[in-house]
Order: sequence, then structure tokens, then C-alpha cells
Amino acid sequence: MAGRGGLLMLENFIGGKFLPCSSYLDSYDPSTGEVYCHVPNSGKEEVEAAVEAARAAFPGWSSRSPQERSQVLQRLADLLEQSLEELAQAESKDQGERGKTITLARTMDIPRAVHNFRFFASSILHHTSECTQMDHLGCLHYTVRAPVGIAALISPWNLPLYLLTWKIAPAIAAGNTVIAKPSELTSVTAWMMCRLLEKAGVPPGVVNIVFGTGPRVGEALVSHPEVPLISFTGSQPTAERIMQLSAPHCKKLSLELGGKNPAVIFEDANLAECIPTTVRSSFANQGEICLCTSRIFVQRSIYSEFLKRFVEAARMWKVGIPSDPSADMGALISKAHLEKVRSYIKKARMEGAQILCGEGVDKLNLPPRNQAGYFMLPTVITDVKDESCCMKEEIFGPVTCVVPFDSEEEVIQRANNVKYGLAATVWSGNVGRVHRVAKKLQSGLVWTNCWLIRELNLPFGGMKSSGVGREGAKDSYEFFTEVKTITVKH
Ligand SMILES: NC(=O)C1=CN([C@@H]2O[C@H](COP(=O)(O)OP(=O)(O)OC[C@H]3O[C@@H](n4cnc5c(N)ncnc54)[C@H](O)[C@@H]3O)[C@@H](O)[C@H]2O)C=CC1
Ligand SMILES: N/C(=C\C=C\C(=O)O)C(=O)O
Repeated sequence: MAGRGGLLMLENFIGGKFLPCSSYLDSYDPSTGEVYCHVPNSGKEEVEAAVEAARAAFPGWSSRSPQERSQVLQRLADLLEQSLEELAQAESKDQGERGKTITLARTMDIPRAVHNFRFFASSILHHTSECTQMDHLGCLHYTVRAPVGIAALISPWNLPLYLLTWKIAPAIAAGNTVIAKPSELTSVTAWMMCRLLEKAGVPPGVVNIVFGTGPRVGEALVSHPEVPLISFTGSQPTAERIMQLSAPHCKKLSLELGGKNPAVIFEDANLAECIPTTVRSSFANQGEICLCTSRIFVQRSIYSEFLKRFVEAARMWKVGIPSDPSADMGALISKAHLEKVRSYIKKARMEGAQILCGEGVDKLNLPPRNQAGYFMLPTVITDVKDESCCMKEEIFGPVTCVVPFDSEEEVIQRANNVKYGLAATVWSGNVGRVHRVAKKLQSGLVWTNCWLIRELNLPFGGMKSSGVGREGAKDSYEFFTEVKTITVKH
């Protein structure tokens, strides 16, 4: 709806109704310094109302058959798909001159949000339970599953509707009711989705969305005693806080956190495929995807050739205003984030590393209106030590390091030498080596000779500091349900 000064003013969605909030946050377009929209600054009171609505909706929704719930999800997917262009425009605009390109929103974010609902609408129809027999004792054992209750779903700003629906779809498909909290920086598409829920047949209270900041509404939500499970995607410090707050209640947690993802490129790799894909895996969405590559290990015999071709390709990766359909990359999410990303380049220089292209080397070419925006060129660092913070910490920006290696054993050890373990890529024409290396990498996901081909049936998530738990068809179903083992003596 239109609010103060004709600007968009979002409202919370609780119990099937849009409700105003007593206070609002201004959301700025940082390229102009102008307020772009107002976002509810919700707190305990709004969480309380959402819990009440979710509690009231739970008995009805959880007792519907999977088939009935599936039909609702399918209708929602259809409605989102019909609004694809409008949602893509909003997703790109919500990150404003600061972020997501319209092309990525059109081809990845919104189609994937649609697919999330379609996928879980289908997968919920195919689960089976376990049964074992102990004939010598005259016993039969079997399991039953039931939805857990009210799920808290907290998502970040980098893939707003994509990641929020990755949580909402499996949670409600399994019969839970949910309270979702999108990032305060990118709330518009979640609000737009609420306008479609009633038409899709989602009963009031099944999906509630409260907007606002992490410390205020996020903490009220995760520490609420009637919210027994939390699915969170975001940073490690926030995950630690959520673990602390939920510990007294022994809540079920699924935490999807950061990465410091290696690409391991052997001398027999098909460079014609590897180079463009590794440019994309390093710089897609401004490098603001937890799965982005940020350490590229290249076998020494092809190192010089790779570096030359990779830098050429990175220079072709077009930085432009997000509304330009030919732009490969927009701008970073905020001034603070841009400064943080730039600080890594500064540290790399001080350590004696070389910046081969991008920040401080090449010039941005932007229209005058966008010169103050948070844009940065794809940046390639080399001559950097494995101990450097650029090789250890998640930068979450368009920065990637390229270093040589000699042997398979060495590169496995170096690739594993970080606290994270989310996603890796391996490039080689040798099938045996691909399997061997993939198995030894400490990483929840390994893409070989490709990147970000998603199979939603299979587990998604990280090891080590990259998270706790997995989501995907079976894993999400297990997370969003409680299992019970029943023994029958006959
Ligand atoms: N999956 C990933 O790997 C992601 C990693 N990041 C990393 O995190 C850094 C910071 O990004 P942020 O958006 O600030 O991440 P964040 O972890 O602060 O925010 C993610 C979500 O958690 C909420 N939140 C924040 N504090 C909370 C609290 N105390 N209790 C409950 N909810 C809370 C936020 O409002 C947002 O909805 C990025 O620079 C990047 O390095 C960010 C987004 C995704
Ligand atoms: N969680 C993130 C990406 C997930 C992608 C996917 O499920 O395909 C992230 O960037 O935070």
C-alpha cells in the first residue's frame, strides 16, 4: 500500500490480515540517499499476535491430507508464476541501485521461488514411513511422523524470495504453521506474496509474516516458548545468537551459514567450460551467494594460461545498473558491506598480494546518477598466502583469489584448511579423480565440472562452521516433522 509521501508502506501479515505496525523503519536507496519504502519495525507484540494466529490455524491445517495441502501449494506456485515479472521487478528494485540485476531476478530468483512451492507440493505426496519386524518376540515396529507446530523462518537479503520460500514451502507442506521474518533490507517480495495467499487457499494463520530487524523481532521470535523449531539462513554470529536464545527451550534448529568455497581446477579440465562457469560462480549476484567460489586452486602446469584467460573473462563480466538487462552484476547491498569488502582488498595489498583486475585497478563505467552507488568491479587477487584473511574469511562480495597447486593430496589439504565446509567445485576430465577428490573435500556440496545445478531432492547444507542440518525433500520433511516409533506386540 502507499504510505507517507506516496512511498510503499509494508504491513505485517498476521492471521490472514495485513496489519499496520506502531513503528516503521525507513528503507533507503543508497545510491540517492532517498527513502524508498517503509518497513514495519515489529517487536514482541507482533510476534505474540503471530503466535496466536499460527496456534489457532495449526489444528485445521495439520489435519488436512498431504493431497489437500499440496493443491494449495500448487495454486500458490501458479499465482507466483503469473506475477513473475512484477515480482522480478520488485526483487531487483528492492535491492535498488545497490543490487540484484533484473536478469538474475527474472531467470533465477523468482522462477526458483515458484519451483520451491511446486517441488514441495509434489514431494510431500511421496514420503513413506519405516517398519521393522521382530518375529521372535512377536513385535512389529513402525514410525509415524507429525508436523512439529509453529516454525520460525528467518532469511537473509541476498536471495530474498528464493530463500524464504525454500523454508515456507516444506514447512507448510508438512502441516506446520509458520512465522516468517525476511531481511529488513529486502522485504517487499515477501509482502507481495502475502497478497496471493488467500487466493491460493492458504487458510488465515498458516503463513504469518512479521517484518523488522533481527535484534527486535527476530529475537522475540526465536526465543518464544511456543515456537519449537527455527530454520535460519544468514551469518554465523547471528546463528550463534539464535543457538543461545533457543537453548533453554531445546528447539530444533536448521542453520545454513557462510562458506569459503574452493574451486579445484586440474590440468585436464575443459577450460572452455571451466572459465566462464568459474567467473559466474565467483561473481554471480555480486558474489553475494553463500555458494560462490572465493578460492580458486589451479594446477601449476596450466596456472599462467588459466589466470590470463580468467582475468580476461572477469573483465568482460559487465557491471551495470540493475535494471539494465545486459548487466551481469549490479551493486553491493549496502555502503557498510561495500566498505567491508574493500577492506579485504586493502589488507591483501598490504600483505603483498597482487590485484590483477577490478577494485583499484580498472575503472567503473556507470551513468552519473549511479556514481555514488555501491558498485564494485569483479576483483581477482593472486600471490596470496593460504593464511591470509582473504583466503580464510567469507568476504561475500565480487572478490576471488587464484593460487597454484602441485598435487592432488596437497590441494585437498589446502582446500579443507578453513573453518567452513559449504560448497566446492572440482574441474577435471578424469572421472576417477573427480570422485576421489569430491569424496575427500570437507564440503556439504561438491559440484564437479559445473556449479549451482540444484537437485532439490537431495540434502543441501554445510559442514563445520557452514551450518547445522540439511534441507531438501527428505531432509526438510524430517526437520519439519517429529518422528515417533511405535511397537506393536501381537
Ligand atoms: N547464507 C549465507 O551464507 C549468508 C551469509 N551472510 C553473511 O552475513 C553477513 C551479514 O549479513 P546480514 O544480512 O547482516 O546477516 P544476518 O545473519 O545478520 O541476517 C540474516 C537474517 O537474520 C536476522 N537476524 C539478525 N540478527 C538476528 C537475531 N539476533 N535474532 C534473530 N534474527 C536475526 C536478520 O534480520 C536477517 O533476516 C554478510 O556480509 C555475509 O557475510 C549474509 C547472508 C546470507
Ligand atoms: N543459502 C544460500 C543459497 C542457497 C541456494 C539454493 O538453495 O539453491 C545463500 O546464498 O545464502
